[in-house]
Amino acid sequence: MRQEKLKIATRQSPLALWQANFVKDRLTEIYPDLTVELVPMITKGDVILDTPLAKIGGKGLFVKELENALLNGEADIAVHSMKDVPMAFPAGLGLSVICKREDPRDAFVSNRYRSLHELPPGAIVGTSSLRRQCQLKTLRPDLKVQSLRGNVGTRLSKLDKGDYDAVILASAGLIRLGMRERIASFIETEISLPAAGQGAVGIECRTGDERVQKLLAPLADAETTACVLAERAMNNRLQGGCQVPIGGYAVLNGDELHLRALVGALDGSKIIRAEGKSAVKNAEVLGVRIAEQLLAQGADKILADVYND
Ligand SMILES: NCc1[nH]cc(CCC(=O)O)c1CC(=O)O
Repeated sequence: MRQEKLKIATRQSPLALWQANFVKDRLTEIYPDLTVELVPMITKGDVILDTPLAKIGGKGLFVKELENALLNGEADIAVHSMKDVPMAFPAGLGLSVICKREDPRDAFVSNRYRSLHELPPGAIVGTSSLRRQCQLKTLRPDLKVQSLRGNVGTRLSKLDKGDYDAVILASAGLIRLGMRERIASFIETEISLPAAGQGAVGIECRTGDERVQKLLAPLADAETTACVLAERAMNNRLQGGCQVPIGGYAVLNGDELHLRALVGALDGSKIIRAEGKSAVKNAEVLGVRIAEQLLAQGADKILADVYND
């Protein structure tokens, strides 16, 4: 019998490799006879490191090369952080499964202070996320927010060099990389609403590839899928790429989804919030409805200002 094979296209950052290996391990656990191979690649987002992502403006900066590999058959699946995955897929590709979410919260990381509240007036906080920036500025208008890019290790070494008093990162990335002890405190979602899809890993593949889709099916997590679908529908209705001051986070209570979302002005001068509930099966309808509530309150004006800036 011919040995079954599956190739995973992945970025080469430690976190991307962790996620690809996580999927590989799950698959080989379920299918001991399957040979799973990683195909490491470099994306545009990995190369341009000194420009805030919002200014580069490319949607899917971290996924395009991986998608090309799927389309030309160099690989069968691509493993992504859901937060970096655009809504629209190229013809012939689609999201196949969303795996169980890691802690969705943002993490406060500092060598000197235990929490945002402990930071002295005027402290320098590193983040390149517009979403984190606007929420930080709302809570603490005195803080100086400075750009911070690079993969998780690079960001931590910039903190350790003393360039910042604290940095904000996704908890999920730190936990997955075995660096949970670097988290001084978890920032509750009431203070910093996460990005749509934060903490969840998704797998993209060719829409017509039934063999691969069948292999992937057991990796799907129903609860995470419902939550992330609602969050992404909200983001999509706002035309938000991944680099916008939009937060969205859903939880499931029994059969009821609860979605909270916000759009913020970068200087923290204004944050628009909306929330709502629905049955799980209406996850995407809920996302659109919450987005429309944000728009009705003037979210479009704030987002237009961000894009024109
Ligand atoms: N934008 C980069 C990115 N994409 C996914 C994660 C972390 C892990 C996750 O959210 O799944 C990060 C780093 C960060 O925001 O600190």
